[in-house]
Amino acid sequence: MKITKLTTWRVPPRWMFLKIETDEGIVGWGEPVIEGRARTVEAAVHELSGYLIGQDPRNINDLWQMMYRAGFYRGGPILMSAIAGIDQALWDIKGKALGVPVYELLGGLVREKMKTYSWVGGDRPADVIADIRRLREAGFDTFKLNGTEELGLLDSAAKVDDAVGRIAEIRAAFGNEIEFGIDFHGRVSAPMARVLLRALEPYRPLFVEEPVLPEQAEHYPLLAAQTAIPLAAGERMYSRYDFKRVFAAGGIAIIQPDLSHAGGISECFRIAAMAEAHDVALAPHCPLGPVALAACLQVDFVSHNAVLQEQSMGIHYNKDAELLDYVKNRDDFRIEDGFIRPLPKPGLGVEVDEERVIAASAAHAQDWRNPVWRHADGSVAEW
Ligand SMILES: O=C(O)C(=O)C[C@@H](O)[C@H](O)CO
Ligand SMILES: [Mg+2]
Repeated sequence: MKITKLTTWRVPPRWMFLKIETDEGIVGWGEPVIEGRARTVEAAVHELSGYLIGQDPRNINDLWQMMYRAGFYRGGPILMSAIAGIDQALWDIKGKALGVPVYELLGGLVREKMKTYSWVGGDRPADVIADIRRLREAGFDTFKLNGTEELGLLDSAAKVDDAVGRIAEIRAAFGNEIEFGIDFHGRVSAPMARVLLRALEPYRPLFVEEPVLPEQAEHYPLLAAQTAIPLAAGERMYSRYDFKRVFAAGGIAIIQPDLSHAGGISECFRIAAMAEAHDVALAPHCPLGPVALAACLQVDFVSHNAVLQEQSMGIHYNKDAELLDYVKNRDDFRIEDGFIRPLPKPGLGVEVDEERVIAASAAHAQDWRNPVWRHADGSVAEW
């Protein structure tokens, strides 16, 4: 079997789909994208296609190493997202060629169902109580919200009280009937993370995510030493080589690699195993589309330390398109009481509605960009 063509489509809300075709008619789908830099990743995918055309798509390990090591400069969000989407499509092809889901190729299921969680609130987490009530009626009991709005390197007691007050309201309204993660989203400096973690302790969040920016990772063990709140990170780490330093330093209890940013199924499967060796839980990051989610689930169902799966149904980014809008086998993605079952179809288990993808891409008005926030003094704030 030989790879004959790679085609990419940028589509609303902010995703990109990759289709890899072969000379035997089997096609694979991937979702290579960095939110806000879709065109850059698209260029990287087509640059890498030179290593792929004419090659056997079933030789995933060798193609992965070729894509990673053939370039003198490697790693980082753009290249690893391009490799991720290509890797997803290669696994999709291999599974379809053998007539089995990818999780069978990775050794089979370790669980019958996977716990998922839903976002509440938005970029500016205002009234999350109503969101939680609505999603609880849909069967969810685990949620995630942003912890703060803009926050200065050193900020006020009022800002801290605002952030903590929102969490206190959630606990007051729902007690311990729900769990929730708080995403600091890299908005919080190391000094303010110490202040916030201490103030949030009494409300026992399930985790605090990206407690500081990934470039401040040396603070993870220091922050973990002062709090019982499990710390989570990973969406802005892109390979085993990024994660190995975090495992060695300690402090992170939950890793959140993104299957569309960290080298795909091949790399995230290896990262998950590294995490298990350090008694670290796996909770793949996935605010993206259905192919990315399908890739996450293939790793979740073969990883003993997988505990939670993010999915983007109803997320505040999904304007103009929702999680399953480009999917034909929507029933396979049904979430019951917050749990999702293994995707039954061969490959990644997602049947992409190609016509809908092409139409949406053609009508695609503008590229998604995250907002640029500024502090009151006019300086750039972390979004
Ligand atoms: O889902 C999360 O945990 C996020 O922090 C959302 C963020 O990753 C955006 O997708 C960036 O555009
Ligand atoms: Mg996050």
